[in-house]
Amino acid sequence: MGKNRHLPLFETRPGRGLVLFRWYAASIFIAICFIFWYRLTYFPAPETTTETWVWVGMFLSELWFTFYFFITVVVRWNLVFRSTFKDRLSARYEEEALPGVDIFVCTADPRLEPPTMVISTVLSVMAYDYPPEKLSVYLSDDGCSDITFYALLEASRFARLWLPFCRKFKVEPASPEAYFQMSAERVVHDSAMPHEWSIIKKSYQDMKSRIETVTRSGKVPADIREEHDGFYEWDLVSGRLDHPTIVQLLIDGRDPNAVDNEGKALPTLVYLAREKRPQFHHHFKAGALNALIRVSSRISNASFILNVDCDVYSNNSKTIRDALCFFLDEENGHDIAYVQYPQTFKIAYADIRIPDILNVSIMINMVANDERIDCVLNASKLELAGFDGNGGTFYAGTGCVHRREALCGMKYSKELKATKSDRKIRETASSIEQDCKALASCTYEENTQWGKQMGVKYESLVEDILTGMSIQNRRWRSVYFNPERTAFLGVVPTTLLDTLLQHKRWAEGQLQILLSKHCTLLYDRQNMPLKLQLSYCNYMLWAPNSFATLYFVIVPAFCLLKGISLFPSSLVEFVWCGGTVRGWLNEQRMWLFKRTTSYLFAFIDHILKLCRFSKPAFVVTRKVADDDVNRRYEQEIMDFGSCSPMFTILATLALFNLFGLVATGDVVLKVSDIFGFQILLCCVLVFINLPTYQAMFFRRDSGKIPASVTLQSLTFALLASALAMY
Ligand SMILES: O=c1ccn([C@@H]2O[C@H](COP(=O)(O)OP(=O)(O)O[C@H]3O[C@H](CO)[C@@H](O)[C@H](O)[C@H]3O)[C@@H](O)[C@H]2O)c(=O)[nH]1
Ligand SMILES: [Mn+2]
Repeated sequence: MGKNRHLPLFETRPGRGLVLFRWYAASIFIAICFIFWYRLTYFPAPETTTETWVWVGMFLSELWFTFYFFITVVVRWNLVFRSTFKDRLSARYEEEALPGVDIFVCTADPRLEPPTMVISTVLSVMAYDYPPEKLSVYLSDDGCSDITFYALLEASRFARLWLPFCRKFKVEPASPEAYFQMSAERVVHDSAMPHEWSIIKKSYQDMKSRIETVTRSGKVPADIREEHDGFYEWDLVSGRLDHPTIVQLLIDGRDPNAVDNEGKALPTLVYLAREKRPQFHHHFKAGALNALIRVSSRISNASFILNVDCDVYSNNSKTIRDALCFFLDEENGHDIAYVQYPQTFKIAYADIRIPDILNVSIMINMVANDERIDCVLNASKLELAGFDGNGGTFYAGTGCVHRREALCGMKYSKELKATKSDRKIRETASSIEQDCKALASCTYEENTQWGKQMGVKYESLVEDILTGMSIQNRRWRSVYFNPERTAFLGVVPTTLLDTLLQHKRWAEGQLQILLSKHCTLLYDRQNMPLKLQLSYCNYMLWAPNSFATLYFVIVPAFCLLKGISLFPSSLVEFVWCGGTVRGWLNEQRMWLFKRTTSYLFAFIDHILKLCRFSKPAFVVTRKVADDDVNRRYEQEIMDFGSCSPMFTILATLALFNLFGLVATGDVVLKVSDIFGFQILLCCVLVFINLPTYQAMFFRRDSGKIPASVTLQSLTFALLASALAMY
C-alpha cells in the first residue's frame, strides 16, 4: 500500500489530431462566411417575389445549418480519452473490501426480445470477474411473462456450470450464445479445453432448445410449473398490463448453499415484474428502473449500479473493475456520478461481410483473444468523448455504471459519505420478497419525488439523456470510457422501418426535453458549463432539424453548403475513425432518411400529444428478424417491406428529385441561374436514392417497397412536379 495510495487509478488524455480538426473547422467557418456575404450582397431584386422567397428560405436554412455546424464543432472541440489502472485497484483493495455492485437488466416483450437472448445477457453479467458475493443481478420483466421467468430459472441452474467454466478458461465474451457462435475453431488450440467445452456447449444447447420449445408453444407446461413455486404467482396475472408485483429471489446470495459446481458462491439473481394496473401510467423503461432501484435497495443495496438493456451483453469481464477505477480514485473520483461505456453494436462474427447499410456507423476491427470480432460503433463514440471533454458525458441508457446516491437524486457535496451495503441481514427470502412487492407497486410512487427529483426521470421518451442532464445539473461529473476490448455489444434493428421508428422515438424524446422546463439552455451555468449545454443541443434539435432538411431536399438550392461543409459528419472525420467511403455514403443516405421522416414524424406526433390527440408510447425495438430479413441485411440490401407513411415520404422525395433532374425544365432552371449547383444537388440526391428506386421498380423480394406505396408516391411526386411547373 503506502506509496501506492497516491498513484491515480485513471488517466485522461486529449484526443489525437485535435489541432488538425480545429483548423479544418475554422476553414469551413470561413467558407460559410463567404456564403453569407454572397447571400447578403446578391439579394434578388424586390420585384421577383418567388425568387426572393426562395432566397430568404435558403438563407434561413443556411443559418440553421450554420448553427448546427457550430454546435457540432462545439462537441468535438475538446475530445478526451481515458484509461484505467486495474492493477493498482487490485493492489489497493482486498477482494473483501471491494464495494457491492447491482446489475439491472431490462426486458419488455418476450416476442420482440427472445428469452434466450435475455438470459445470455444475464449470464454474461453474472460472469464478471468480480467477487460473486458482491454482485447481484436483477432482471426487470415489463412483459410479465412466465416464459421469461422460466428462462431465468433455467439460467440460474446453468450458471452453476457456466461461471466456473468462464473463470477457468477466462472465457470472453461470457455470453454463452455469443461465445459458442464464435469459439469452435479456437478450442482446437487449447488442449485442456475441448472436453469441458463440448459438455458445456451441449448443456447450453439443450437448455436453449428447451426454452425455445416453451417459447414456441407460448405456455409453460404443467410439469415445469411444478418445479418452482414462483410459477404460481402467474395465477393472479390477468394481463401484461394488469397484474400484481412478482419478485422471486432465484439465487439468494446469503444462502450458503447458493454455490456453483466448484463450491464458489454465486451472485444473487432476482426476477422482478413490477405491478401494472391499467389506471396507472407505468413510464416504460424509466418506471422499470425506478422499481429496480427500490427493490435492489431492500435486497442488496450496493453502492454502484450497472444497467444494461436485455440485448446488450457483456463482452469484457473487467468492465466493473474499470468503472471502479474512476469511482474509487482518491483524488478525482468522489464527484463522478456515472461511467458511460459506448454503445457498440454487433453485426456479425468473423468471415461474414459487415453490412453497414443501416447504421450511422464506424467500423472497427477488434483483435481479442485471437478472434476477430467485427463490430459497428455508433457514431456517438466521438460525441461521448466530446461531451466528456466539455464537462461530462451524457447517460446513454445502457452500459452505464451509476453511483447509487447520484442516481437517487442526491446533490453532490464534499461531505457525502458512501452508504455501506450490509448483506448480513438475517431474514427469510419470503419476507424480503413481501417488502419488495410494496416497493414495486403502482401506488408506491404517488405523491413522491420518484421520476421527478429521484431516480430516472419520467418526462421524456429518452429518459436516459434527461436523467444524465439532471444529475450533471446537481454538480456531479461523469466520464466516458472505451476500453480496448469493447465492454458491451448490442443489437441494431435490421430493417429500415425499425431504424426509422427508433429514431422517431429518440427525436420525439429529445423534443420533449427541448420544450420542457428541462431545456438544457436553462441550466445554471455554474453547474453545467455553456459548452456542455450547447453539446446537448445537438440532440435536442433533431426534430426541428427536419424542416431545414426538407426545405433543402424540396427546394434544391443548397448544394455548396450541403455536400461540402454542413453535413453533421464529414467524409474526413468518418475515414479518420476507420470508416470506408461506402460506409460514409450509406451514412449520408440514412442522414437524409432520418431527417425527412423520423424527425418530422416525431415533431408532428409530439405536437399531437401536446394537444392530447394521442398518448405517449415506447415502441420497443425488435431484436429478432426472420431469415430473409437477416440474409438481406448481411447482403447490405435495404429492407423496406412494409407499408408505412414514412416510406411514402421517402419514395415521393426520391421521385420528385428524379423528375426534377429529368425535366431540367423550369423548376431547376429558375434557381440554377442564381447558384448553378442545383443540378449537381439533384444528381447527388438521385444518386443517394438509387436503392429507393430499385426497391420501388426493380426488386421482387419481400423487402421491396410495396406497390401501394409506390403508387401513392408516384401520384404525389407527379402532382408536386406539376405544381412546381405552373
Ligand atoms: O416499457 C418498457 C419499454 C422498454 N423497456 C426496455 O428498454 C430497453 C430499451 O428498449 P429498446 O426498444 O431496445 O430501445 P432502444 O432504442 O434500443 O434503446 C435506446 O433508447 C432508449 C430510450 O429511448 C434507452 O432507454 C435505451 O437504453 C437505449 O439503448 C430494452 O431493454 C427494453 O426491454 C422496458 O423495460 N420497459
Ligand atoms: Mn435496444
